[in-house]
Amino acid sequence: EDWQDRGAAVAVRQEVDANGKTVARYIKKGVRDFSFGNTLGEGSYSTVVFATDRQTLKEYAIKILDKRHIIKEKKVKYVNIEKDTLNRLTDHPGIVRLYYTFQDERSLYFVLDLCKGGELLGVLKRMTTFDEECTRFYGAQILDTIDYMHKRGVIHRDLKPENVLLDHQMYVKITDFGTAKILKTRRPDESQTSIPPIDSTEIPEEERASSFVGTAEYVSPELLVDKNACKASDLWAFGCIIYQLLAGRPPFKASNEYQTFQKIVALDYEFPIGFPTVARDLVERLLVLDPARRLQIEHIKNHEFFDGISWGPELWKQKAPRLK
Ligand SMILES: O=C(O)C[C@H](Cc1nc2cc(Cl)cc(Cl)c2[nH]1)c1ccc(Cl)cc1
Repeated sequence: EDWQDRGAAVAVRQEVDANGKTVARYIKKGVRDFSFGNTLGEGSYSTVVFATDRQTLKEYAIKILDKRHIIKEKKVKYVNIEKDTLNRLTDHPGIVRLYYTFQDERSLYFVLDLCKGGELLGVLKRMTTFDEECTRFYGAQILDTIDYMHKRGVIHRDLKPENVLLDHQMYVKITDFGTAKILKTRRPDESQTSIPPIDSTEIPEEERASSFVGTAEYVSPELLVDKNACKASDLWAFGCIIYQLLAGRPPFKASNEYQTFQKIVALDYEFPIGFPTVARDLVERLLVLDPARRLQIEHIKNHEFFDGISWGPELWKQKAPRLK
């Protein structure tokens, strides 16, 4: 048994050993502890399956990855990043929760929250567009979750409506952290050079994310121009999501990826007639080419579009607005 994987052994049982000493026994879950049901989704590197814990009858979504495929496609790094990131982002309602990880000879298993509301993209497609009240609520829950991630030094890098799941209360659960970037925390004693880096070569490796590119429609210009993603890159994607909820389509969409990229770097998009004015002001302050001039989270929270939202625990207690 691989006992090192403490991150997954969340279940602990008290036992008395041979000398009468009380010891903590970590319970490692395995395939045999679950009964598997229908397939919920297929990714290029994973299959998500409905499963029930045989002892507790609790329901989960289990993400299964084929080891050979992961190795062949050189995705081992991404799988371990997903595990490490999810093990780091454990106490926020807007992050899909990782309960256990385990493996057998063929596969790797992530035991995750079951999100019965499906993907935000699917809900949006059925609605065509969201009204302002729904956009405000879902935008606020997504932003609150991005704030939590960034405060823990995690950049998602592939935020999009497919990666925003909804649980049984129709609350947001952000998923798919395989392409996240964990910023190494600077040692407090390290003298912070006050002079900003001249170009990306001067940005320390941990700040400069590798050459991963997200999904075309939501990729930030800085990622296309000089290969670095930063926290502001998630806020560019956030701006695209707000636009898409109200307009029913993303701001930058062309017939192929290359043309989509050209529209992004040229900031070539327009608002449909009737796009709400206050929301338009917010989107215009997020879809800014220079990441340093893009609205930051605190300013977004204070933007007029979010008037009426009480940030913090209240946001995760109120009823989700009926999707109309
Ligand atoms: O047990 C742990 O915590 C660490 C392992 C690390 C790990 N073992 C692997 C074996 C293979 Cl073949 C591929 C990957 Cl990506 C692998 N990642 C692991 C197991 C399961 C899951 Cl879902 C992720 C990582």
